Amino acid sequence: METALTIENLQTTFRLGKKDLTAVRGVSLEVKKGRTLVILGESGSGKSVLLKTILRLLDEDKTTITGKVEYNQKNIIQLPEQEMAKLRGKQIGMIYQNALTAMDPVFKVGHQLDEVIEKHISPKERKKKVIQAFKDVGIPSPEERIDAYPHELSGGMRQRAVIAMSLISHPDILLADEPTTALDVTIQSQILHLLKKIQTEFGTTIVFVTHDIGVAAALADDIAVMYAGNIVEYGKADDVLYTPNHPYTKGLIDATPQRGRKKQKLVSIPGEPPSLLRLPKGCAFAPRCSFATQKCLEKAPASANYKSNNVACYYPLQKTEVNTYAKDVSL
Ligand SMILES: Nc1ncnc2c1ncn2[C@@H]1O[C@H](COP(=O)(O)OP(=O)(O)OP(=O)(O)O)[C@@H](O)[C@H]1O
Repeated sequence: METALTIENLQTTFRLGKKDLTAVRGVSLEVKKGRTLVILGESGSGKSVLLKTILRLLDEDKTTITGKVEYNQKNIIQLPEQEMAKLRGKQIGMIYQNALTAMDPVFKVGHQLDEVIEKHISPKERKKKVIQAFKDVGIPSPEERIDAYPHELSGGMRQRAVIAMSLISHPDILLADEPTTALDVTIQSQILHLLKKIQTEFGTTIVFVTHDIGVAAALADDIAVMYAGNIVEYGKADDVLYTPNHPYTKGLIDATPQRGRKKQKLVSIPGEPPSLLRLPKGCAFAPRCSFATQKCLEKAPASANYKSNNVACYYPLQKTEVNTYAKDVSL
């Protein structure tokens, strides 16, 4: 399987006055071409910062980034900004969480899509492209909708317009930061369908960030579970969800209610995720883990291949009985 992005030991640290906060702590991942990788993690685990690091959207004066993000044989972390600007939005696109803030309220949506198209194309061709982009994402009557202002579109249509904006230049890779969180379940399902359709049509590689296991189950080919800035487990979606090897992944699944199941025993993970400003010395999950030993408290385990998954744990689970997770949204 070809690789679209290779991430190696990526680390992102914010310089906050006297303190440093490392939000991405040595992430290594392979993003496979034409597949959907879902990064699953609770709020604050560093998912958004990881995407922003890949696209170099963070204020470089206040951030230190080390490690590697290899795209087309280049480490894009070290590309001069000029070259990065050519990549951004064109070869690697991004869909943001909130469609309202992703669009400028004072300009018509068609105009905002037009802004993304390369300047040398004629106005007539540009209009055709904008209309086609609206069609691609299933916006009805695109000829009329291009003249709407963002607030005149419904939440679902607005999110489609944002997707159209990030797809208009047919990027190889689409980074999506919880783009369906603010939408109701029916619209959420339509948008996820749409992403899958786009992937099939254009062969786009998708990296999708979410805290929602149901969404991950519906959409992912591969899943990386993120905890306190680290990837603790990574593998094919079914392997991660049905036979998790990391105690945190299993905890997350067992604590998640499933729609439509009445008698489900929910077991929540004790304690809370650690503050990134006060991380424990060893494994960040150890203080909450019922399998932890002294070794876990002293030194964080490296990620290693175990059965079908990559797991950062000294004691990967052998036989897992999870609350088998049904897909919330079927695609
Ligand atoms: N620009 C910034 N400056 C300083 N700290 C930041 C900045 N952006 C994010 N952080 C911190 O980095 C950590 C990870 O945040 P991030 O937004 O990536 O989490 P997340 O997993 O995406 O959660 P959520 O789903 O709530 O957005 C948090 O502790 C957050 O406060």
